[in-house]
Amino acid sequence: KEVETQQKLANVVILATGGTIAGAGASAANSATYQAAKLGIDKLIAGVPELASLANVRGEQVMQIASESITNDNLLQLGKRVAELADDKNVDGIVITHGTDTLEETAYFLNLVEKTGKPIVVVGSMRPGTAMSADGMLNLYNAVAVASDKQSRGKGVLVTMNDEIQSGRDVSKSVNIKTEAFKSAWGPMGMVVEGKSYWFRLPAKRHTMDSEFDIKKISSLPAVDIAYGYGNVSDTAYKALGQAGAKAIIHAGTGNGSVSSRVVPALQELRKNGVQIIRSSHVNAGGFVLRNAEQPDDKNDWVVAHDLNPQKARILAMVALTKTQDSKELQRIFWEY
Ligand SMILES: NC(=O)C[C@H](N)C(=O)O
Repeated sequence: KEVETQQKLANVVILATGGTIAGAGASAANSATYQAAKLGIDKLIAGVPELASLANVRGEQVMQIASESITNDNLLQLGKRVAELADDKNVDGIVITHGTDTLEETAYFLNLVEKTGKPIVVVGSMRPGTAMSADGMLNLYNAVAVASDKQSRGKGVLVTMNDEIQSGRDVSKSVNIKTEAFKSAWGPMGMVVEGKSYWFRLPAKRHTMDSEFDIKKISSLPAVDIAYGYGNVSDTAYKALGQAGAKAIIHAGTGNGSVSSRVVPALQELRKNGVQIIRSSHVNAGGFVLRNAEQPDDKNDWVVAHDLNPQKARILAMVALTKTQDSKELQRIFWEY
């Protein structure tokens, strides 16, 4: 009978990358002061024995880092391993444990480049497992529940934090001290409660199976960097990034991706020299940057990131630039993904 249930359970692989979900503090009172990326995947899985009732789970330690230190090479390494597992007929779903600082970037990257309908769920925690009311165990339980559920197929890369199922494209870390840290301007896609998923909406943007990008065809990512807009800003950072070889610069603009008159000439010059200029917004609750609003993008040959925040715009620009250097193509891609 036990063998029978085991056979019916989905096979889920957990790829561990580090983060607070693998973190440890000196005492149970240390919910904010701790070291990330301390515990190995076997210990994480052993800490949630209830996973065994959801799926046949096995773990792989892909890296062990705090996510603020993730590099493009780390993204490629993880992405390629996810693709290999997705191609394996014995794997039904993939969970990735990840630090929360750049979780939204990794989730969006995978959403763009993994050609699979199998569930891919990225998960982290805000408190280390050693803290009182640690959130990692339940977040991981929920991630495995969602990854083993057939209903999760074809919905793009998902994020399970705080009982919510979020789209990896839309979700962003919005506060750094609460367990209710991950928000999307367009709302969660569903809820996961006691191991069961409840869905409310689907993503409208192209992703995974429907994407024109494929991790198997990407061997490196171009340099794309971000510069921040604020009062009294100078063009120093923008020029330095251009000189350092950036292929695109994401302007993390004020309000509607607006650009200071002190910066505009430098950006026009950079564009003439071949650097793509992409206007996004750093407003907290989600930007909405439109072409030719605030700046004459047609005249300047600049691109707008629409609702993508600067760090997500960087991910899409890198992936898009592996295929095209044309600013109109780039803008099409920014509307579609
Ligand atoms: N909550 C966390 O996971 C934060 C940590 N700095 C990380 O991103 O790895």
